[in-house]
Amino acid sequence: MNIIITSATALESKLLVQRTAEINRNISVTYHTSGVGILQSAFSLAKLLFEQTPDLLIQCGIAGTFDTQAAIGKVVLAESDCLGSLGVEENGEWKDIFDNGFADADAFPFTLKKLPNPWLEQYNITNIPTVKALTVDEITTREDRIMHLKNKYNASIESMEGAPFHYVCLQRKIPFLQIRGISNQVGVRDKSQWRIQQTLENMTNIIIDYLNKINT
Ligand SMILES: O=C(O)c1cccc(C(=O)CC[C@H]2O[C@@H](n3cnc4c(=O)[nH]cnc43)[C@H](O)[C@@H]2O)c1
Repeated sequence: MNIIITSATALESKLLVQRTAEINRNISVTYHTSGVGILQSAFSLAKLLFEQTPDLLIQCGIAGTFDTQAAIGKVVLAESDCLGSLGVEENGEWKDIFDNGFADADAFPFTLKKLPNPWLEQYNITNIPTVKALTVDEITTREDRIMHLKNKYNASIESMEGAPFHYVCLQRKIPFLQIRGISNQVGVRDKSQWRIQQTLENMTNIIIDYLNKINT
C-alpha cells in the first residue's frame, strides 16, 4: 500500500519522519509539505495528485478548536471541511460564495456547502473521533466572528489547509484522511498557551498506530 503523508509545514511531520522505522514495512510511506494556507496547499496538493496516485493521502497537522470544552492535545479526524474566509462580511453578517450565488452549495465536490469525506467508514479503522472542520486564510481572532463561523458552519476545528485538501482529493478521487491535533483555542493569540509539541507527539502516536493497523 502506497501512502503519502502531507502537512503544511515540515515541523508537523518531523516526528513521523523520525519514527518511520516503527511503521509496518509492508506499506510505503512518503512525505509531502504543502506550505501554509489555502493558495499554496491547493496548488501543491493538486500538483502532487496529478503526478502520483497514492492508495491513501493523509493530511496531518495542528488546528485550533472552537469548542471551549475540547481538550488541547486531542487528535481528531475531519468528517467534512468548508471554506470560512471566501466571501464578504456585510452588516455584521458573513456571506459566503454560496449565499451570494457565486457557487452551488450542492455541486460536486460540495454537499450542503461542505466538502465531506466519503472514505471514513472504510478508512477510519482505529476509530479516531470525527469532527466538522473549517478552513480560513486568516486565523480567526475576533470574538464575534469566532461565534458567527462556529454557529454558521457548526464547526469544531479551524485550520488553514483542510478544505483545499478535501477539494483536491475529492476531485482526483483519491481516498484521504485529515488528521489534526488540537493545539489551541481559536482566537488565543498568546502562543505560550498553544501546545504544539505535545499535540504533535499525540498526533504522531495516533498516526503510527493507524499505519500499523491498516491492511496492507
Ligand atoms: O501568529 C501568527 O501571526 C501566525 C500567522 C500565520 C500563521 C500562523 C500559524 O500559527 C500557522 C498555523 C498553522 O497551524 C494550523 N492552525 C493551528 N491553529 C490554528 C487556528 O487556530 N486557526 C487556523 N489555523 C490553525 C494552520 O493549519 C496552519 O498551518 C500564525
